[in-house]
Amino acid sequence: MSDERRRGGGTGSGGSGQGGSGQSGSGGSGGSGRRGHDGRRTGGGGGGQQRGPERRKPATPAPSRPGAVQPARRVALDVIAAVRADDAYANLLLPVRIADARLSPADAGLATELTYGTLRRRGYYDRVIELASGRPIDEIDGAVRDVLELGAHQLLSMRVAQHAAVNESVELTRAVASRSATGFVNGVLRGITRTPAEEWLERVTDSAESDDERLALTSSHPAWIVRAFRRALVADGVPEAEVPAELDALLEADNTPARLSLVALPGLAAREALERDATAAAPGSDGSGDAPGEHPDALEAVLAGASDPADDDGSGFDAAPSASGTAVGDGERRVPAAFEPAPLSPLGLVAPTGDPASIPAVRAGTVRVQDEGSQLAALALTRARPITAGERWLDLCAGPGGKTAVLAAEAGLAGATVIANEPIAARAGLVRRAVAALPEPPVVWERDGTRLGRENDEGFDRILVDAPCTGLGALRRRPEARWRKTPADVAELVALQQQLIDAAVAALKPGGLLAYVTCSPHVAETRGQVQGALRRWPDTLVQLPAQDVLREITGGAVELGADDPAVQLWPHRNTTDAMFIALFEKR
Ligand SMILES: C[S@@+](CC[C@H](N)C(=O)[O-])C[C@H]1O[C@@H](n2cnc3c(N)ncnc32)[C@H](O)[C@@H]1O
Repeated sequence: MSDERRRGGGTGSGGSGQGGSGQSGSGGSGGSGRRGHDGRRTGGGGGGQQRGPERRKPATPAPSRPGAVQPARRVALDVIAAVRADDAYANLLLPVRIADARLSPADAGLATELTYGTLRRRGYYDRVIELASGRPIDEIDGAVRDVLELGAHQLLSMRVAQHAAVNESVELTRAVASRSATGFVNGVLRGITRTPAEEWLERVTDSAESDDERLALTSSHPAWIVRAFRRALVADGVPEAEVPAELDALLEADNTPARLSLVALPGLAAREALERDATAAAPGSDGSGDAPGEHPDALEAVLAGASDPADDDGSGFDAAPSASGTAVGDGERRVPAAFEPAPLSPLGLVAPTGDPASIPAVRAGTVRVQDEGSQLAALALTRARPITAGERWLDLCAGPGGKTAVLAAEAGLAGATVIANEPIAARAGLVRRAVAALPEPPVVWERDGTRLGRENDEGFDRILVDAPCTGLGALRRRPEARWRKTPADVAELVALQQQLIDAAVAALKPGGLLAYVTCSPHVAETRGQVQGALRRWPDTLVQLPAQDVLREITGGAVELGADDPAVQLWPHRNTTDAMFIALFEKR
């Protein structure tokens, strides 16, 4: 994908009003097709075959009536269309579109709920649309499908008045598709209103041909991810009888926005001070509702055109609506209401919602947005044993730098030094920004980590391999990510992860510590990699009890699964991303 697309420019499928996206039907909006529930591409051009009214569309779309559509809905549709047609990242594009449209905080919250809710639950809505229209979803034009999904979300999951949801959807259709499609949209959405939401759930459930398909549809996840989660829960020691309930809870957690989670970098910020600051500031804020994802680095990523900034970065960046603020630069930022100490991380703070950029320490870089699971992963390496002054550490896969900042802050207090490595230049830039507030920021290399072993034979005392992964553990933060991943991604990433582990083993001093971390619970990326590493390095690697280390760090508060040295965290159990953490020592 080009940088331009990633930034959200030239999406061609929403634009700011009537123009660009009018070409529904076979042209669609950008032509990259879309993926079905299983992640496969299902028809190019966002259109697929046309039937009924779609086939009779006029050459030029009917103009939309200016002001007919609420701006929040227009923004949401624009982002949803760009995600479909251009593989845009909703969490990066949405704040930009909100700022462009100068939405008020309330409208920004609405746009966020509309966008993220629709993207998350689109698997379920698509089946409802199929049942209501009698037409396979892939045969509905992409732009029309976007409007229908957005309308279905309002009708089935939000307390939006039915007439408003239907009428505005018709107006949106007028703006982005053919005149004849308006009748189709009106008919389908009115059909949806005639059946109560609970009955739709029953109808969708009844339409499934297997238990996995039922779960996939009702939880709005691809079936292969449902199966991967089930296997991961079993591997994490969940008894067979409890797996269905745990799986339901996990899938539900993926559909629930994460809280705002911050880390106070040790030596640079005290979380107690932040609690006081936020409490003092809170009365002026409404602190309620969802708001678009904004993280200073995420925005920076948009500007830098960083590769996959919102994808499998495992950084704990919060793309979740609750985790951050209102329109960028609108001068009305929402201060997070009432921080509390995070339940697990000694460095962490959580708030239900709010804009982190409203906090001076966040702007200064001494406090950062970071999932608690990511904090614990970094601390597992720094606190597995006492630090000796002069130690050299390597963060092998550092971009965008969330864990590097924690490592470097901890290292700085104890007289150790950190080198961060990130081969993608734009992401290496983000690492530099992430550590800029530190008195002695780490050096950042831009090298292929798989080659660093040979180049730095036994040069480091501690190495973090926070490996590129599917990111299946952070789906709650990335509403569209579940529809983009495929099983083929797993195979490709597993091979790379293995190479990175081997490079790290080579680069580690004898007696050195290695932390292998993923933000995915997929067994092939987690316990499978641990077993593989121990098989390949039987006389070299010893696995350490990461579970004990985490119990120590969290004061016993962390709830863990399998009786196993490695740690698997879960959103439904630990309210963290599903981070996996394994620790090794080199003999
Ligand atoms: C899971 S992310 C790391 C997240 C980061 N540790 C943080 O907390 O912000 C994995 C990173 O590995 C990088 N990567 C991909 N291929 C790599 C390679 N061959 N060597 C080193 N890093 C690589 C990706 O660009 C990505 O930035």
